[in-house]
Amino acid sequence: EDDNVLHIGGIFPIGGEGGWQGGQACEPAANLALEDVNNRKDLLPGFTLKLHWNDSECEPGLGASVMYNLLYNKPQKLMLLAGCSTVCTTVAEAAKMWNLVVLCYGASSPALSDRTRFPTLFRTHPSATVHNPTRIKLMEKFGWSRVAILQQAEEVFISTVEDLEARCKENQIEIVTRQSFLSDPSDAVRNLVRQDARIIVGLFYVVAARRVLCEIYHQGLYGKQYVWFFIGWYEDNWFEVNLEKEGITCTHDQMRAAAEGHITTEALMWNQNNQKTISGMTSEDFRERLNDVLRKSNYDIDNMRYPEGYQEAPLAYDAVWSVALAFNKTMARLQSRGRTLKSFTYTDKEIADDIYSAINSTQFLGVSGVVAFSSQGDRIALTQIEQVINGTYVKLGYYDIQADNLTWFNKEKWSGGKVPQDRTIVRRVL
Ligand SMILES: CC1(C)CO[C@@H](CC(=O)O)CN1
Repeated sequence: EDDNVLHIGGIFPIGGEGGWQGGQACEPAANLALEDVNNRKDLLPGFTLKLHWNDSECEPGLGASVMYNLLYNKPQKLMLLAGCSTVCTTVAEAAKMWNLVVLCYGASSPALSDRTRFPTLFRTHPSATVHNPTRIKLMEKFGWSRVAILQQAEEVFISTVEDLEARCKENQIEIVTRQSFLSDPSDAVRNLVRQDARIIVGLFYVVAARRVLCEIYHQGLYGKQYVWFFIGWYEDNWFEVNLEKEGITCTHDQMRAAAEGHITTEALMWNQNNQKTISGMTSEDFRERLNDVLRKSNYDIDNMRYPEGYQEAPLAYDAVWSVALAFNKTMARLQSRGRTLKSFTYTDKEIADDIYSAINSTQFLGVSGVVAFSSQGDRIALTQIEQVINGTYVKLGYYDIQADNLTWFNKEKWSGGKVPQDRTIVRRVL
């Protein structure tokens, strides 16, 4: 019987090329969470949470038509889950017309931190700007106050750089030059050499990163006098794969030489300690369960053949928990007014506001870490810092931005035996 089912809509990027097909692991993760919350007697007693979803292929147009089909077909949905930044942007901009909260588990674009355009948006995926306070913290730690920026001309990197520039100004860090490129980085790298850039923040997708690395090898912008900041969510051996396929002229050894010593920052998406989370599982328990589900859909997990979105799977799992907890809170409030979530309609602003404030006050330990949202609906997250030492990534530390607390393991290595300078030191011979 339908009157004890609470329905939500979901949009997952599964098929198609280009963008992020993270729904491949995120949809199974969301399903695990539905199973778990529906097995909890203390959550939404007497009700079952049901997810109706379809594939967006990370295409905003297809995502919009999936949303319309979810909204114009019964049963009535209470909120929407979405993935890619482009789809989340389209869905979140429209959803307010149906008084629906949108919860994005795979959207990193800084443009989404905008309550004017997206009044009902929340995301368990941190914004790409979450790297910036960490980059500033490291510059201060190593005494670098003169840095350069090299970025690919993509919306997500353009808005991330704008945030980074503002933070550099606030912290008296000079940006000696900001170079951008579409697909060929050679001119941009030449300008970095000309400006004697030493500490460079690089923002690009992984294919462009391989082209940058080979270019900095050819132009000698690597080694003991330089420090590169790269994005940390590329696959671990990213600088040694696909060289022939992508027309990279450098050898493996040259790529390794150029990559040696670079620093990466990334948002933590898997809870790091062995604490039991709200589901009763640790994040490693969750990994085991997810791996079992993925093996059953023929992913060769034991040979590291992961579906796309594996890294972000905890964000989708925790998104469903956020919904269940918010609905649970809202149910209790409505009952005191003699109403239930079943009476929600797309024109019911009052219940929509109840759901919004319940989501807004989310705070629990999930498999992706503490789940809480900023006033813009952004995920509050820890970041992780690594460095390539002898060709492999070594964890250097973690940064808690809210607490301004840097946990440091003192593992960093500088090939010149000391921290590289951010400029040429002119010694005055007296
Ligand atoms: C860390 C990454 C790969 C950043 O892009 C996200 C996808 C998007 O923002 O569209 C998924 N997670």
